[in-house]
Amino acid sequence: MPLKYELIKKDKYTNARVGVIHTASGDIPTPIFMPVGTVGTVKTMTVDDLKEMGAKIILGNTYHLYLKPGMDIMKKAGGLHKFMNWDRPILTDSGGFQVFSLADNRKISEDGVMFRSHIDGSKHFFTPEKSIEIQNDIHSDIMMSFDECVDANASYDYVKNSMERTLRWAKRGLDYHKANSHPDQSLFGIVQGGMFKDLREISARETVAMDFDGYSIGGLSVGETKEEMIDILNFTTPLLPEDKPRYNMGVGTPDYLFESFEAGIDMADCVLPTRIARNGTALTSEGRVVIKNATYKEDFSPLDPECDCYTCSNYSRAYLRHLVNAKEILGARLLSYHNLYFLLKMCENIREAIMNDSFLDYKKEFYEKYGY
Ligand SMILES: Nc1cc(N)c2c(=O)[nH][nH]c(=O)c2c1
Repeated sequence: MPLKYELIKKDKYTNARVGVIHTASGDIPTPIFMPVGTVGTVKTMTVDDLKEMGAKIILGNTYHLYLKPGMDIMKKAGGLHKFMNWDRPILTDSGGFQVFSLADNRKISEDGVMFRSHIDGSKHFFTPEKSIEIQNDIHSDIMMSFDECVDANASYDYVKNSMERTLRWAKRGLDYHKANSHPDQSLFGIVQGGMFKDLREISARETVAMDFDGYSIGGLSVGETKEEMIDILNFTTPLLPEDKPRYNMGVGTPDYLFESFEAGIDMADCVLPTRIARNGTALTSEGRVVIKNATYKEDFSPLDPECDCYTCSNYSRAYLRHLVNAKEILGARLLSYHNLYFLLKMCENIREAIMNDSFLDYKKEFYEKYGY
């Protein structure tokens, strides 16, 4: 059976809500942050690390997995769960986002997108059907429709034409999914429309009419201002059905997560926590800490005094600074673990706050301490 969304409780004062997404690979409490495991690994984390920190679902990138290790290996491994030894839910993107943002020599047509691999320049062609076929080979629990994500400054005419093509692609992908996917696999439609509310309304209405298992809001966190993101998010989210999961793509800073969940979003993902960790930056209850700063040279206190994660329970800021400055892999690993734990724990606290009708109180307390 495809996923089922169970609404547990709506916050009394906002559109935030607590729910559970029931999938064949396990249950996902929402609101939830989803760590990104681009090529079958959440960088530097073992699957035991991910379970220990409370990760309930991770992402795989279709474009990257298609190029490496490739679908021949993926199929022989029996899918990504077996390949990476992860027995919880996996969500995959459609590959469209990376094709448009990473590949070279892209040529878009009604049928799909021709592109050259960013790895070796080899030529490939993705269609809505091909995207679902690859996500099937990955054994994705939650798949995304093939879409075009336009940047925040695209013209009205370009966004309109792109959104209309994304709707046609969504129907093609849905038809292929119904005819070829395993019954346990679910497919989300993606709402586009750029910064234009009339186009967002058309995209949402037409996408919902196709009756997907869940709905993503695409085309945000692509260069628009925070005010624009929040405005489009708060306009679009209520257009989506209450009885299906809602996913805001590419969102990962604490404030963007709070704003997303306050709007009624259930799921979010971003490479941010592991990416900034590799550059020596930590998310803490007192705001960002750039650990390589000389400030921390003789600071033998925990990274985050309010965090009980493995990193904060066993190592000091001075030691983490030393590792990062010495370019030791352990530095990236310990900071990645903490950043992911921090966001997952924040989501757990948000779920608890919604259950107590104190979401806004928690948001205010978090923002004041974090320094927003
Ligand atoms: N910020 C975003 C991040 C993403 N991974 C995506 C995506 O995968 N598809 N479509 C999107 O619009 C999109 C936006």
